[in-house]
Amino acid sequence: MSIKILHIDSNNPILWQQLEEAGFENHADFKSSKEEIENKIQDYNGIVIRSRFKIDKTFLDKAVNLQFIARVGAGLESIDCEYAETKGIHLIAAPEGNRNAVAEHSLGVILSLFNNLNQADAEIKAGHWNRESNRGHELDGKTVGIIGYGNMGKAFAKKLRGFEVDVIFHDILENIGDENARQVSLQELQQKADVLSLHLPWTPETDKMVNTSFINAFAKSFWIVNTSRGKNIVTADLVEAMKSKKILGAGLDVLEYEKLSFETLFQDKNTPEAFQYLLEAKNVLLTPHIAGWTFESHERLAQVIVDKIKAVYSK
Ligand SMILES: NC(=O)C1=CN([C@@H]2O[C@H](COP(=O)(O)OP(=O)(O)OC[C@H]3O[C@@H](n4cnc5c(N)ncnc54)[C@H](OP(=O)(O)O)[C@@H]3O)[C@@H](O)[C@H]2O)C=CC1
Ligand SMILES: O=C(O)C(=O)CO
Repeated sequence: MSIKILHIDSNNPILWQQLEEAGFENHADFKSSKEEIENKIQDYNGIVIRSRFKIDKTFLDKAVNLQFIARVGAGLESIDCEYAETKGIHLIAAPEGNRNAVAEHSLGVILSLFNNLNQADAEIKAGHWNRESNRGHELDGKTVGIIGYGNMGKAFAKKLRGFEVDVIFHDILENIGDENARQVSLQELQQKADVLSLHLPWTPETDKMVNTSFINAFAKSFWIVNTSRGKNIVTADLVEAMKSKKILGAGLDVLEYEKLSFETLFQDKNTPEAFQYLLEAKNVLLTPHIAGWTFESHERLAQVIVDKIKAVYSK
């Protein structure tokens, strides 16, 4: 009997093609609401998702024939993983597909912030030749602190190898240091880091982790890069720290406000004060959740998902 897979988001075409070639039965529904999909999910053995909606208990209770959930990405916070596992459903993610993209993006953001690239570019295009206010910093001799040393954190540390920097990291898992970074306590990281790069999942423990008391525990003023999840930072606290120069610059690929409609967010009365600050500050680099979003990762993510789905059925 063929294995029926429902795709609810569009992906690189190789995902569909290779599953078809391997004998899986593909079905697409990119439009129906979560409720509509819930009402037919009993007909499928697998679902391939990006981020369209949450796969919660209600959904899983209706998915009586589901054998796997494949997320074409790394983070699984939109899936009730614990509950899915109680039902014996395989959870598939593809961090191998976008970790290089996230690592290169993080490095690019740091180099851009250190050298005021976005600011200098905007100024020169507006007709201003400002050299002194765009004097930069060098990474050489700095300490880069990574929090979360999994796929993304490790890939980022590897990219830093060519720089004369001390790379340290903090993670809840113990003894996971490697040749690219030294594991330290959170306190030591806060004592030493000049740059903080977040590579954590979003969980109840990491939610709002970067708040005023967390920031004030840093011994030095520092730069921050967040490619993890927006809600790991309290934006209002970050902005206060930028105003007092405790934070020297911020590169934010993910935003606390990300799931709000941008049209709504940009209406005067709806724009949170902290967001308005981020929009105007020259030492803030904002990107629309694109750290892992490259042409190369688009294909690699699809390939990883295909390989992992096949592996489920080859056991
Ligand atoms: N902006 C973008 O385009 C992208 C963003 N991401 C984000 O990056 C995140 C990280 O991805 P990935 O590296 O694959 O995840 P991993 O699970 O491989 O690594 C995260 C690490 O952080 C650890 N951790 C969890 N909670 C804490 C905590 N409270 N304090 C310290 N360490 C903690 C984890 O430990 P444990 O395993 O025990 O939980 C794990 O070792 C994703 O969840 C996603 O949010 C990923 C890809 C693209
Ligand atoms: O892979 C992830 O978790 C991302 O954030 C990009 O989808």
